[in-house]
Amino acid sequence: MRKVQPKQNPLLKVDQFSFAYENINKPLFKELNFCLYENEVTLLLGASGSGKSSLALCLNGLYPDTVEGVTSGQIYYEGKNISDYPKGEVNQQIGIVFQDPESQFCMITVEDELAFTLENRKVPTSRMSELITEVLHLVGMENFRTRKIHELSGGQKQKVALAAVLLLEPKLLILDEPTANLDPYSTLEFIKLIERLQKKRHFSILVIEHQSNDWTELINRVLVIGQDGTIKVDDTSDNFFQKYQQLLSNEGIFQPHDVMDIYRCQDYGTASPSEKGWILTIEHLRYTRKEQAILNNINLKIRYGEFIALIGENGAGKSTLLQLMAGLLLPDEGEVLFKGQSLICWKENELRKQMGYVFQNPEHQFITDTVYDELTFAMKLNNISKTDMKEIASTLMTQFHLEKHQYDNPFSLSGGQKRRLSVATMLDETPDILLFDEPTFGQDAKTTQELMKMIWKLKQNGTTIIFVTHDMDIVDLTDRAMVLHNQEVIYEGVPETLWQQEELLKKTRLRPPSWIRKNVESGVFL
Ligand SMILES: Nc1ncnc2c1ncn2[C@@H]1O[C@H](COP(=O)(O)OP(=O)(O)OP(=O)(O)O)[C@@H](O)[C@H]1O
Ligand SMILES: Nc1ncnc2c1ncn2[C@@H]1O[C@H](COP(=O)(O)OP(=O)(O)OP(=O)(O)O)[C@@H](O)[C@H]1O
Repeated sequence: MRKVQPKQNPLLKVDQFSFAYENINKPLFKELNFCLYENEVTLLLGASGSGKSSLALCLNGLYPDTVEGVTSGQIYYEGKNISDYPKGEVNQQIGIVFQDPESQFCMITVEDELAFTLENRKVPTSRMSELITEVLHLVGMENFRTRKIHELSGGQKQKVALAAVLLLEPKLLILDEPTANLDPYSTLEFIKLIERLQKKRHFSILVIEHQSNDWTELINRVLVIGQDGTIKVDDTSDNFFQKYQQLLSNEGIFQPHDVMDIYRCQDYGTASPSEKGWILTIEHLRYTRKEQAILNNINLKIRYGEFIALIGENGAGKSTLLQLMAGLLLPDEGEVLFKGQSLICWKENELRKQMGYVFQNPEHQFITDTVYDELTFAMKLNNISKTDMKEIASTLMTQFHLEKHQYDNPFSLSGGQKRRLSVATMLDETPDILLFDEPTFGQDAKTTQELMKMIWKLKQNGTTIIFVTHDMDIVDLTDRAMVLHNQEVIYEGVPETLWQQEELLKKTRLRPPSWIRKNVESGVFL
């Protein structure tokens, strides 16, 4: 980890600060006391749902003004109580890259979004174009300037969100799981970019990440927020992970390089794909958007019971292909056969019973007002008895640690909880095939492990599973990886062979899993 610096002035001082959402009688966090210092990089760790994102929103003054919540205690920014600043001023100096970048955008196109930020900073119009060009270059999005934001891939949106916050030139930059949707190479580039900018501009950073491996060189200090809403640790980064190993494990927090152990330490057992043949076949598929080919000449066959990883760089077309596999999009040419029959011949309700789909953004999936209704929605349509419905929903809520949130609105859940709910809604009955778009992002160590155990159980019972993921440690557990690049599948085979293909990994912006990276001399792989 980075050398600890001599203490600077506190930029932000949190003094006996407590916060509660108004509809919940228990405070989320209680009497917090800590400081964020000038020119320091602080890592905030905590289990999913412990309150990290809510705390970030309190620190930059958006809460409690924009939410029904109650606070006590004070937060001082540069020595002055943040509630004494004129409205909007603190949000400009403490910039946040939100966990869900979509929640951050106000305008339609990339360029307008960035210009809007500059307008808020009162930058003269004559300088805007140059600043936008510069920041888009920094985040590698120069070719997307005139694009509509809602037409970008998940990772591309995240890069635009960062660009907008960088234009604010904040004194404190809060990054809430900023790399969750980035491909492995972009994640490293992002961290290197932040490191370069921080050295140049000397701003302070608070970074919230579940898997902090790649950040360790940059971190000066670490805060741990416990599941009971108190600060468990506020310490320098020296030997941090060795020193607090037991506490981190009790709190369910990932520790560097334990990712593989988390996935592997359980006895998942083995489950081989069945010999029944192909559950899904794709023939000569072509898909275009606005006359631009996104996918071309895709031919794939997936066996009953196979566990497949669909991988590739941001914007490669993974989500698009997954939606084509599910019949949510229709190809321009070619076809997708499910159990030997073209998707267009399937009755919609029959298809949905046999095929589960988890969207990249869980919010795109929610249609009811409570967690319970969300879990039982499909069961009601399928005329499951009330008693069975209750029992299944209750088991799912326990398995996915949502039991305390039965009556909560799905949109008010934490990022990780939303993701778990979106997965749970697909497991009310066991479909024959499950298509997941990034099912594990935003989870802590404990919930990731539990989720993987559940996936494995489904696989053992014969369910075919397809994962779109940027997590190479998960790819390593699958039967087969398929790599998308330049509109085509350029690799299809077991992960072990993929990891040996250095050139292909570089070209497709992938990295080998952590156990290989740990064993390889530094510098061989990015
Ligand atoms: N509605 C849309 N209209 C036009 N282009 C789109 C639309 N949605 C996505 N695209 C473009 O299609 C390409 C593939 O997008 P897709 O979301 O499938 O990529 P992805 O591989 O899942 O990316 P990521 O890893 O960033 O989530 C991207 O270049 C994206 O900009
Ligand atoms: N607007 C809201 N109204 C009521 N409760 C909320 C609201 N937003 C968040 N919560 C609750 O506050 C708790 C903490 O959520 P928060 O998003 O701060 O957690 P987190 O530590 O960032 O989690 P994750 O790692 O999963 O993103 C959760 O139990 C969540 O359900």
